[in-house]
Amino acid sequence: MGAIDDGAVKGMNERLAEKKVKVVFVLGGPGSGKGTQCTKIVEHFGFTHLSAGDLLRAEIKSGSENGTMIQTMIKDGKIVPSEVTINLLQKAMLESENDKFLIDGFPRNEENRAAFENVTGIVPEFVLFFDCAEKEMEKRLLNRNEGRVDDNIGTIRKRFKVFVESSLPVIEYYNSKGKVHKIDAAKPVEEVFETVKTIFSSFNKKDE
Ligand SMILES: Nc1ncnc2c1ncn2[C@@H]1O[C@H](COP(=O)(O)OP(=O)(O)O)[C@@H](O)[C@H]1O
Ligand SMILES: Nc1ccn([C@@H]2O[C@H](COP(=O)(O)OP(=O)(O)O)[C@@H](O)[C@H]2O)c(=O)n1
Ligand SMILES: [Mg+2]
Repeated sequence: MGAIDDGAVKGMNERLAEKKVKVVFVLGGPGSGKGTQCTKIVEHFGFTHLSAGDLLRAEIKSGSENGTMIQTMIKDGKIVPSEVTINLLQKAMLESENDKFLIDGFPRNEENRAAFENVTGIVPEFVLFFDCAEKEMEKRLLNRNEGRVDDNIGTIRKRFKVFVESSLPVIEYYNSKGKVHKIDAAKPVEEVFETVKTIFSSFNKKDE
């Protein structure tokens, strides 16, 4: 990044710091139901949903100079360099009127986690971990029908491997800080949401 870009990023950090945003990270394996539950949390608790994967897919569609690189990495189940994803998340948080965000599918590795904290200074209020067996997640992904380039059995296996090797350690890190709410995500959508509701209700109470 050149000097001018660095200046622009610093400006963005300062503005974001002034905004004093509250962030909840929503994590779990591919197909564990992160997006589904986020939609319901938005309806009930007034958060804005930011899916890292959705932001990256929108960036491909926009014809950005990073588009081809992002597309190749998603097809291969790999994690896109943190600066790209963090930039998209920062922009989305600044553009929003809201100050409460669900960040879904991020951080997915140690680099994501450390870079986000270093660049934005934001520490999550807590972390939701949707825990689900691979067999169930595989079944859901193969039936998702959103036309995604990565919902095929070959890429799904790669994503599971990346999840275990790179993303679970991030969840362990937050667990050691007492920040993780682990949720059994193998149950039907409404049952999972009952548990999610309990967590957000007590968070909102604490916040008043
Ligand atoms: N609790 C659940 N039980 C059964 N199917 C689910 C459940 N939660 C989500 N799904 C379905 O599984 C697929 C993956 O869910 P999604 O929310 O996109 O997961 P993620 O964002 O974690 O990959 C979707 O087709 C969704 O409708
Ligand atoms: N923090 C992130 C999130 C997603 N991604 C990429 O985007 C893909 C899809 O992410 P996603 O969150 O939409 O996928 P699901 O877990 O919802 O199935 C990942 O497999 C990665 O290739 C990334 O590189 N970095
Ligand atoms: Mg998703």
